[in-house]
Amino acid sequence: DRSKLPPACDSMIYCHGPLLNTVQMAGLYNDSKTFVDMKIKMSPKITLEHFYDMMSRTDSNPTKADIQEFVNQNFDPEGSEFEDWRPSDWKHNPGFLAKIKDPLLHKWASALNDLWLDLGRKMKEAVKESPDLYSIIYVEQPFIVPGGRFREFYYWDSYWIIKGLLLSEMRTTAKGMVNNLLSIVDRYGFIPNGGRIYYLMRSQPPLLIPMVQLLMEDTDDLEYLREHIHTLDKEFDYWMTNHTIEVNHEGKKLKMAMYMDNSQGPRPESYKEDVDCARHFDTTEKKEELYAELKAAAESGWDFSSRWFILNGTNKGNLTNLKVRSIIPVDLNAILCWNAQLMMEYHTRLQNEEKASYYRRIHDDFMEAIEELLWHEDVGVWLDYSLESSRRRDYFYPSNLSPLWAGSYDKARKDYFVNRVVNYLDKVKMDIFEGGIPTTFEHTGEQWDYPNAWPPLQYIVIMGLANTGHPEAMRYATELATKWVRSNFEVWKQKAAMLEKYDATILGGLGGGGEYVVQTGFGWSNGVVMSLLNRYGDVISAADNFGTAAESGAVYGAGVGAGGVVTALLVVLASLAAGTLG
Ligand SMILES: OC[C@H]1O[C@H](O[C@H]2O[C@H](CO)[C@@H](O)[C@H](O)[C@H]2O)[C@H](O)[C@@H](O)[C@@H]1O
Repeated sequence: DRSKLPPACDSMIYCHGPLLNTVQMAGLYNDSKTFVDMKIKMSPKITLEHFYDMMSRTDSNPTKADIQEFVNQNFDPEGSEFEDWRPSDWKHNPGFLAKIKDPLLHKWASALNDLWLDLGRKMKEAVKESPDLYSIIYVEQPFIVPGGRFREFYYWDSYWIIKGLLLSEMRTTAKGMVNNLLSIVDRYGFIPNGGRIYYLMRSQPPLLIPMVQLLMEDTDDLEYLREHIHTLDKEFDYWMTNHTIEVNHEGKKLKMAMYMDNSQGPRPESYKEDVDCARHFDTTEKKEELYAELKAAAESGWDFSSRWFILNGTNKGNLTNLKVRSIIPVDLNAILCWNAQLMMEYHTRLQNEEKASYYRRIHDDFMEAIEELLWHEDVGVWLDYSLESSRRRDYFYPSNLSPLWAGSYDKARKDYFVNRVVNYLDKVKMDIFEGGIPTTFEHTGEQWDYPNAWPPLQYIVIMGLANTGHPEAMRYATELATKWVRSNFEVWKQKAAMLEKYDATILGGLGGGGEYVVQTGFGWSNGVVMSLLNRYGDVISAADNFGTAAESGAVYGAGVGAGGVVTALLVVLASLAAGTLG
């Protein structure tokens, strides 16, 4: 019975209860997240008293104006938790810029370096003194936010933000962000989806251990590793304890990881959206099941996507068909396998032999399970697995290639895996997309679906291919990196902004769809472009051989232009070729 589970957090202002329900269902703001990010002016107790006064004054039937007045009188605007902050480690001309040959791209990368100044946040002392007045989770060190409505840290976004910060030589800020996350693991036992109390019952793709590796690659501070290794043990243990199940497959029991949820109620930050969606179900139990699916999808980072739809064994449907908790995802398993490998290496360096062998065993088990259950020789790639049908889900997702990035495959047979994967990319006609790698081939209107292209997914595929050292894979990586950089640059030329997501079908196309408008800023987008320019800055130019990128048929704006229509037709052909249309 899910209604007995705890709510997202204890707060009767920010996480559950009649006040939250009344304000969020009134739809006062275009974005439901606005309200739960506001600061209360007085204590939670007094705020609740004022709420009940308002309810009794209005016979428990307040108008929208009554509710707005209550909010105006009792809450300060969103963003009240921060003070002005300029990162002391920011520098004008970090070394990586010198690697970028094209003068236009060089200038752009320098502007991206400036963006850290806009995206840096430091919390006021007042938050530490009166945490009850805020939904933000207090952390000591200043940090970089994604941007726009995302005014707090996000777990998996932080990986690419830290990559970018290290290229900008902002070592103190990068380390401060990792220290914040470590302190959160010490306090809560895991890292929530983002730095708000309403995210406290779910996490996001586990990249803290790889973030520490980024710091180690930069400074190789063994004492730092020694100081924090127990916290990393704790983070890894959280995933193994709360997010794994046993799958019986061909006589073997395989331990696999998946996204889950153990709380009740709608997401506080998207409360109305979730309640409205749950109207399709008639019982509290079914509604709670839907809420759990929505929260598990948010935990995956892919909120929302046809990747998690199961309808009659296919990926068709809508949010009411979410079945995240019935799908074994390739990326999570690949990332945990990589985590285990890193933990084994860390403990070896710290001479903790026993711990090192403990992680070696876990790593080897993941390697075996990933190959047994998720690798498919005939398709030439890893695929998610449905627990409902005990069958693979043969659909294109960039995450299908994540084991290459995470190194979660048998390197002794590298040629075999890489040849098959390159063949898969040819088969799905990855070269037809002008603006990057699409998230899926399903056009559902959800943000983690076609035609959107997300920065972390580009990075995972490009680096996965590039790091193999295999010529064909490296050629693909360079081509995909070039498209991504050029497309982001085209948008930059139009809007002087970096977006959270783009359109894979249009060079310079904006991302869209989902439950909020496309956001600018943008932490991981900046980090990914910086990383690609760092690696490919000597070969990528803003213009192709035939003239400027803009002259070669770019279409701007959120709408689908002629290029988009042609690509949409091509994608159907690609899906047919790959056997992925239902
Ligand atoms: O408010 C809706 C959802 O917003 C977040 O998800 C999206 O933004 C995150 C920050 O860039 C990103 O990490 C995630 O992959 C995006 O889908 C949030 O993470 C969700 O939990 C939230 O419900």
